[in-house]
Amino acid sequence: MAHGWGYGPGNGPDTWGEEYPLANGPRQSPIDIVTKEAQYDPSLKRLKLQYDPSNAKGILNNGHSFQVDFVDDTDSSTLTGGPVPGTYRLKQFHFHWGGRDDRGSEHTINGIRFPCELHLVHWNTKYPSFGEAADKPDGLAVVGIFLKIGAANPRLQKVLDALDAIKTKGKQTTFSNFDARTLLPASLDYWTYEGSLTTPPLLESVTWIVLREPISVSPAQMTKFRSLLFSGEGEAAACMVDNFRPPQLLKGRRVRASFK
Ligand SMILES: COc1ccc(C[C@@]2(O)NC(=S)NC2=O)c(OC)c1
Ligand SMILES: [Zn+2]
Repeated sequence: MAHGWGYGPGNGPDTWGEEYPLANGPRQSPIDIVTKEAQYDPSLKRLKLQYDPSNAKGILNNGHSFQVDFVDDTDSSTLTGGPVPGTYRLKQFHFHWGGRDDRGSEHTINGIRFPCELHLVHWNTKYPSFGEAADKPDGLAVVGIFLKIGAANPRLQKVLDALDAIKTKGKQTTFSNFDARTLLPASLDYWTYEGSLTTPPLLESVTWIVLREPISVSPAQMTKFRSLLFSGEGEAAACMVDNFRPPQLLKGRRVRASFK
């Protein structure tokens, strides 16, 4: 049976190019953000994130990460401003993390890795749906937020408490009335560049908006992330850890900063 892509030795990021040639494309993600080379752009607008808690729908273990999905049939949870024109709707958020606290994030800052990275995924409403937007060069806008080890983050707890119900691949449960704004740091200063999805199909459709300020996560909360499994019920247990793609070549792209 052909085993799909994953993060293991036989199917990890270094093998993805065999089946997904975009892996070697001109605008791949993540990247290492070299802060001294990021150019302050005074024309960049303030990022505006307006989320309606009632849009939260469910939480799913998709076998690569877990995601919280949102109802996206109206403009009630949106991203506007920032580096993008128009209105983008919140579709889902998910995380990437490591087996130990010295790794886990996808983007890095001056070569520094964080233990975890949150992705808030939004799609451009100039297209009729997420599916239609997902392969367009201006189709998606993803806000990346680093998590750094510190005090326990109470705002993560409702998400982490739901993980026991979705331990194995394919499991999902309802997840309602969640305010994703509570996951944001105080400052919305950001770096932005043109990139891609960070898993197959690696579509080059993402305007990345990586926040400078991390949010906190405790070691015990990181242990909770690591309690999930890549594997399905009844399969040999494979711990869901190290589900991150390493930084990719910049290939001449510019990284802009919204702050001096
Ligand atoms: C076909 O549409 C897809 C497929 C995969 C992902 C997940 C991911 O690859 N993208 C980011 S960002 N992080 C990831 O892990 C996706 O997210 C928007 C959309
Ligand atoms: Zn992601």
